[in-house]
Amino acid sequence: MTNPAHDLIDADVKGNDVVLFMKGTASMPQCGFSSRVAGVLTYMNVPFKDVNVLANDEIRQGIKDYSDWPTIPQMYVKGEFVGGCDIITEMVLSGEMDTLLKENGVAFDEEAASRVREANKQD
Ligand SMILES: N[C@@H](CCC(=O)N[C@@H](CS)C(=O)NCC(=O)O)C(=O)O
Repeated sequence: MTNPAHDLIDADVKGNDVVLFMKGTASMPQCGFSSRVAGVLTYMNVPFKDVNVLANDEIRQGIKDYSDWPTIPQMYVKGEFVGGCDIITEMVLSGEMDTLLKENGVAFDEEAASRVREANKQD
């Protein structure tokens, strides 16, 4: 049986290096978690496709089934699920996100990523 939502999600995930399924858009997020992730990726100059799940209930449910992850936002890099807001925040602050992006050939602003880490240092 075909599943149009699954096919649309699959095309976005496989057709873009970085995809963020979020509530709202990168320029107008409609949830704090989505806003946080879109904001840090934008600040780091990571090119990504934003998919607004609030525009389509089937995508909103479909992305949870696709990843087997219950919440939004959800980030994918080169077809692989990376995580939601908590995981992405942790990866940015630890430098793991830099490594993942570099390993996957995704260009971004490394100095901006360092600034994020510097600004969030806790001693
Ligand atoms: N701890 C989560 C926070 C995200 C979250 O709790 N999202 C909720 C509220 S925006 C959600 O997607 N709920 C299901 C829904 O609204 O469809 C993360 O790390 O991403």
